[in-house]
Amino acid sequence: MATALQILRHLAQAPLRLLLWRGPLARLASSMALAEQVRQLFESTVRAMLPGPLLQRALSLDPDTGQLKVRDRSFQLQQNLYLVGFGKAVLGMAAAAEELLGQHLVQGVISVPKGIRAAMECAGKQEMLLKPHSRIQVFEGAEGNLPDRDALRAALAIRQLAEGLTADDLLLVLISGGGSALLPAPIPPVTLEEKQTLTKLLAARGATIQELNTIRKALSQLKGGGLAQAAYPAQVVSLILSDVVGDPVEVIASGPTVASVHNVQDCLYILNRYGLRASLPRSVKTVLAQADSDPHRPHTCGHVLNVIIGSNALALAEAQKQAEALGYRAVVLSTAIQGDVKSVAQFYGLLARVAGARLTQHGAGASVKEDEQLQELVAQLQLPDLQLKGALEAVVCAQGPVCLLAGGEPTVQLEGSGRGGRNQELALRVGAELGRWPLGPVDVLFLSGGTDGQDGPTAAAGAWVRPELASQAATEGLDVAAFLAHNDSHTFFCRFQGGAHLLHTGLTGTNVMDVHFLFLWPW
Ligand SMILES: Nc1ncnc2c1ncn2[C@@H]1O[C@H](COP(=O)(O)OP(=O)(O)OP(=O)(O)O)[C@@H](O)[C@H]1O
Ligand SMILES: O=C(O)[C@H](O)CO
Repeated sequence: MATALQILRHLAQAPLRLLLWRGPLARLASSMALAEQVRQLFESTVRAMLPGPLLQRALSLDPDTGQLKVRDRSFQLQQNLYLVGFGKAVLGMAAAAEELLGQHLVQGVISVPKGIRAAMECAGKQEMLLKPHSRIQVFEGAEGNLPDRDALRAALAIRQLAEGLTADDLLLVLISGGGSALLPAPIPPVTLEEKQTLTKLLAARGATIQELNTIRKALSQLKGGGLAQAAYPAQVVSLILSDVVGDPVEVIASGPTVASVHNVQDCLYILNRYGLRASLPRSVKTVLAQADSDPHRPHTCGHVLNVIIGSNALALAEAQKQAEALGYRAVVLSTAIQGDVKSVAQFYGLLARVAGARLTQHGAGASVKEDEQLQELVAQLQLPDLQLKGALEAVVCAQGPVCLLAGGEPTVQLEGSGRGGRNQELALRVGAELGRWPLGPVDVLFLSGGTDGQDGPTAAAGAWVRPELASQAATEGLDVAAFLAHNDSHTFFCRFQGGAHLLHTGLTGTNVMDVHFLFLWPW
């Protein structure tokens, strides 16, 4: 078994044309090697988004002069560098930053999720850990992605460090998703508990991350530019790993180094929308009432350079490059896939059918009706950057294997009490969609994976499926529809073919949302 796996891994790296064998047995072996190739592509895409390579790409230090270049800006380092950070991927970012700039680093404070050091140690990811004599102090907190006392202590230590800086100093701010919960500093008299309750209520009632973070900013000393203001007159460089569609710097981790443009009316509108205005605690009303007139609120962030160093778009560009090197015609469809997972799954199912028909120009392929259905679904999903026309044109010209790439974060409305995550649920749903019609002379594989390596509350990153999924599952006594009805995709994939379709990377140390790969191999 182990030898077979090794052979498969080697085969997966072979040029694509060598993997497209004919004949039933050869096709089975070919199909396994291709699946392994796709799994490896997912892993190497994630590797390209790890903090180490991203920081090395974003920063360049001249060791002789101490000149630090970030984009087109230069900063003089001479024992004047300070570092703060908050977010799920910040431990590895801080380790990479200290590795690169350690000799100039005076002091640092970071706020990272509870248990992350032990998890990284356990996974043998030494590059994600700080060295024993690091100058960076680590706080762990925000269990369950909610602000808590530990995160509050971290936020106060970060504020204190920032407030002590002078015009000669440079503050490096490391930001990634999950940063909002890890940097709570409510404006008095709002208490941590009040902020926690309001955040939970807004999230439970379906507020978007833009809405949630607008409220968080209005109630925080550090969000919405507050951290940048605390650090003034020091120069501030923020290196940001984006976990929000479109990479809006003012939304990611609630933009602590971006001046907030929202006013009280925006906040009241949001609170009203989710039925929370009438029951607001007095403290929240007080802070909101002061917000517009408060002379201490930041108005400019001219001393700040905000740089996105990692994003879903960069991850997909990397996947595209790697897929093309393997011999695929690879096209990025969208980096903003959002919406209900059921509609997103229908979209990929129809897309596979329409693209498959164009690729093979097969008479039994998609009909005009399915083309129209796909267009309707696209309109309903409102995917602002979708390159559908271009992708389908590329498919027609491809004359060989095709890989359609997309990313974002669909949503799952939980109806059952099963175990799963949005990637495994999407994959399972797409598997079911693909099995609904004959696809013509084309092999299809769909993969959905979370770049953070943890899909919902499970140990898997995601899963991959083929059109035979439902029929093969039935031979094992597994009913796909029943698992879907209970949001039990993880249990399904653990049982199906002994878990062979699950993606297992372990916590990766990065987070640039999810990636979706749709592969089509014409026979
Ligand atoms: N049984 C389930 N089946 C499908 N999805 C689930 C299930 N349980 C939880 N989820 C989904 O998992 C998500 C929460 O998991 P996760 O922490 O990976 O996402 P997140 O909070 O968006 O964090 P990140 O952006 O870091 O991935 C929610 O979107 C939730 O709907
Ligand atoms: O921390 C947050 O606010 C979210 O992860 C979005 O960046």
